[in-house]
Amino acid sequence: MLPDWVTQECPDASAVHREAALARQAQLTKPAGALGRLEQIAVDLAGLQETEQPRAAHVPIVIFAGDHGIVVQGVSAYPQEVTIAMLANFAGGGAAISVLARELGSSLEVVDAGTLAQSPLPGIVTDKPRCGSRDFSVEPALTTDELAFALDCGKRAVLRAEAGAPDLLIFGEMGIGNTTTSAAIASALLGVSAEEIAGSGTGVDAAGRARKARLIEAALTRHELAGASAEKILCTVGGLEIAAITGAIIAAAQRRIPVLVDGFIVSVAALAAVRINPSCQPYLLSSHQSAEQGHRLVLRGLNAQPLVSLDLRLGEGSGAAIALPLVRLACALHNGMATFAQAHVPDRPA
Ligand SMILES: Cc1cc2ncn([C@H]3O[C@H](COP(=O)(O)O)[C@@H](O)[C@H]3O)c2cc1C
Ligand SMILES: O=C(O)c1cccnc1
Repeated sequence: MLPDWVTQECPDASAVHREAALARQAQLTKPAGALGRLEQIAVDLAGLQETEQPRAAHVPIVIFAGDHGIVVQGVSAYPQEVTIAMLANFAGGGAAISVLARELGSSLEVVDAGTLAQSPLPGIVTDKPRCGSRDFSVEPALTTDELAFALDCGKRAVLRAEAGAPDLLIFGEMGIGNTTTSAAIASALLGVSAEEIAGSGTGVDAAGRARKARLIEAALTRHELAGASAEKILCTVGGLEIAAITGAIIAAAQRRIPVLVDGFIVSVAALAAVRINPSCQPYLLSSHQSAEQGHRLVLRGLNAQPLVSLDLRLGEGSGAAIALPLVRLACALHNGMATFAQAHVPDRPA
């Protein structure tokens, strides 16, 4: 059973603040609509944050890590040990996301939501029901209790972050093998063949990618996942860090905190979140389109238009971090530009 809280409604955006933001955009000294999607972002944030001054200043980053039983089938270009080694790299400040977090002035919390580490790692929050998921090509990856634990783990991280009054949240992931897990979840949720979704992840070749797709197809058939619920799909072919992100997204939206969504893996967690609780969808802002093959279809399933497309294929929340300055600039323009009246610039005749 899913924890009760996950299906509780997220609050609607404030129509009053949205309308006020739209009206302000119409008065700023630029041709109407000339700032394109940046205008939309500011208006959406004003409604979601219930404010006249949308903000993206304070944006904590939380990375969830997990290991995946499916890696024994040879689905990643890198060894499984990388997952735990990268946790030390995050904590030590040497990972891509560590650099980005410093540049952005964001805090970086790393949560071991289910790696193979047998004891707590320094500088890492340990919050896991087991070490790694099971190999979904032979058995369900998680039990319903383990899934519930992981969803709660995501909520606990949001509660910690909420104490600092964040404007937005960024979630990232680390877990060797998790592009296979994510492709399996996406394929089942979207009803699209694994051949269309499975990508090369950390860099497997064409034969490796075809092998990933075959493994996924076989597992979806074996576990009878066609048309199954998001809960069953997450249990059967899911992963602990992915489920934690699903829980974190729902918990953030329930607290009126918008989420800047990273690449393929976080988008798949977001798709599961929307299937479990559709009212969280307005809180999702898609940052980038990953080079991972299936991301385009997942974005379409989310009805999301990413801000940038830079051929990134890293994960860790890096794409969301890289797009954050655009969101900040959208807010700065909305809040700081003069109106036609203030600047004595003639507006377009009515
Ligand atoms: C050194 C290193 C750092 C990473 N940081 C994120 N990922 C990314 O790659 C992994 C998914 O790809 P696959 O499914 O092919 O294993 C995840 O850990 C993801 O976060 C990394 C991968 C590596 C090797
Ligand atoms: O887009 C992503 O999230 C991604 C792609 C490849 C490898 N790791 C993460």
